[in-house]
Amino acid sequence: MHKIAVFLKPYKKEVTIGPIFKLLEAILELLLPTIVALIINNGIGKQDSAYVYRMGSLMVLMAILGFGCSMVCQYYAARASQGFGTSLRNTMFKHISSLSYAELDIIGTPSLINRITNDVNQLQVAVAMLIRLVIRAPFICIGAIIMAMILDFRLSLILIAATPVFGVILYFIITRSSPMYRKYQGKLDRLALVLSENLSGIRVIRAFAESRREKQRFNEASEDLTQTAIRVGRISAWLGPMTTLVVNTAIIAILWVGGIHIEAGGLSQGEIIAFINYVTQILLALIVVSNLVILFTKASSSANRINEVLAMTASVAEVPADAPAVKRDDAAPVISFRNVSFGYNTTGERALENISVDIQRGQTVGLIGSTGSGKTTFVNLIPRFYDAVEGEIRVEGVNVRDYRLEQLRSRIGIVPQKAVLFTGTIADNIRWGKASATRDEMMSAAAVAQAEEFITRLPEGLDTLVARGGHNLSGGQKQRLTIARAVVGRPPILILDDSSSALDFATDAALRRALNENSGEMTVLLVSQRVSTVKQADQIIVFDEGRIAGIGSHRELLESCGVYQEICMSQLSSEEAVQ
Ligand SMILES: Nc1ncnc2c1ncn2[C@@H]1O[C@H](COP(=O)(O)OP(=O)(O)OP(=O)(O)O)[C@@H](O)[C@H]1O
Repeated sequence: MHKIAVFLKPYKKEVTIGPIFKLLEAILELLLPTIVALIINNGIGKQDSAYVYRMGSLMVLMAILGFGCSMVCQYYAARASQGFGTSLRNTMFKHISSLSYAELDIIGTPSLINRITNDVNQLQVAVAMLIRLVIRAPFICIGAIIMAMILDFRLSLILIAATPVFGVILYFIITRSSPMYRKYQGKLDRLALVLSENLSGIRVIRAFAESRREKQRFNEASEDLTQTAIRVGRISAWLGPMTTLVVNTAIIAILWVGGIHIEAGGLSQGEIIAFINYVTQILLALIVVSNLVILFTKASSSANRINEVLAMTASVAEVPADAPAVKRDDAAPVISFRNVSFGYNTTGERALENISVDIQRGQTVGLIGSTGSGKTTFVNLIPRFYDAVEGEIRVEGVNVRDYRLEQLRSRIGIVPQKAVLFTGTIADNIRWGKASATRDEMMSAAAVAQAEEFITRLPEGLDTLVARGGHNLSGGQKQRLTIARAVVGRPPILILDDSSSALDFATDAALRRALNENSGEMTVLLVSQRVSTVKQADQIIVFDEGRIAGIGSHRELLESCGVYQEICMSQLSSEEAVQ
């Protein structure tokens, strides 16, 4: 919790002034039963109506003052809690953006969304309650006990005796509900995961007529969450009735003993009514305390989940700001892997094992291999989306770990397997690759990516709006735009990770021809499962179960590499293979 408390630092004024006004309100509230006692004893008892009016007016004034104090506190509580929530959310967002893929893989997107929304909201409410009620409720309890002691010490012993009973109930409920809240939040994450998979994959689900199964999966996750909520609710629900039971038992005892006192002449009627009022105040305050306990138990579990995110450090570390500028070596291979091995944290298995390869400037290199053989993992290590576990990777002669991340990534244009577009116009999307790109530059990038024709056919051309997730474009059109986006900045290294899978063979061939003609000094890495895509490359790297099974031209590999021969045989006729 204390790490998160720093976000309250800018709101010291609000956190101090708010409770002070709430205390003023509480003091006024505590005086009311005594005034009522005075009215009963001196006003009603002695038939002095002037006294009743005077004291009644005083009570109204005190109520108005109390209301004013409460409003001031409410204002400060809202300012502090909203400000706290906003800066916590912003910090989390900035921190999450700085994390590497490895950390994001561990927590997962649905859980991160829950933590940045639900959990922060939970803490926001806790901060507001902290200011409004955390001091007030115990103050009212203790204050009411003291006032009751002043009225009649012996009667107040009944109240003091009830305190440890309440303490035991509180302890029992906190220790049992706290671990359940953590479970509850885990299940909320699970529900969010199922929901996000369903919403993003809704077309696939319908296409496979799997709606019923998915509904069942959602219902199961929802039912699981409900059961946990009911279990935790069942425990917390004891708190209110048990508190009421303890306090009401105390009231009965007070009436019993108080009655004997009145008969004996030791206590006036006004005093016994004031006493009961104080006990009622204690009861209400204790119910507030019980609710606060539940709220803070939830908030502490949310705080742990937020701290978990904030405590994560990016495994792909940025170089220190004062590190010397890197000196690229034009004569060195543009990409060089030396004995590189890598495994994903989540699986513990090696996805790449002892990879060594040099790629020369201006080359077009094909990367081929069966699914899961490590091609994407290989290209993801070049812009440092992940860091190699062993070995060294150099880009233009410099170890990738010595570059500033932004500088390294500005040398590389990458087209990921899954075409991701953002809401905005087509031009906005292409400009992600070069913010200052002119319309001509965008159109020539589109021409290379074979997107020019479909863009010019659109009524608004480059200014056509791309719907959320690019839903108003076909799979092939989306892929072509992501290629144009990567090409527009003319990066020295261009990586196309299976980026032509949604293109027909003719467009795929035209794309490769255009890349060839326009690439100049650009080094192009073509990841594909299609032999026809990589066949003409200067060099082909064949992956097999995380290892390199062969490197060479199509002809060389056909003669020397068994894995490549197998891939060719499965895709090409024997004539095509030797062409
Ligand atoms: N984020 C990840 N977390 C854990 N394991 C992963 C992750 N991404 C890939 N893997 C695993 O690493 C291995 C290599 O995967 P990779 O994506 O590099 O294969 P690929 O050759 O590109 O396959 P494809 O052609 O199907 O894209 C596979 O066993 C895969 O299951």
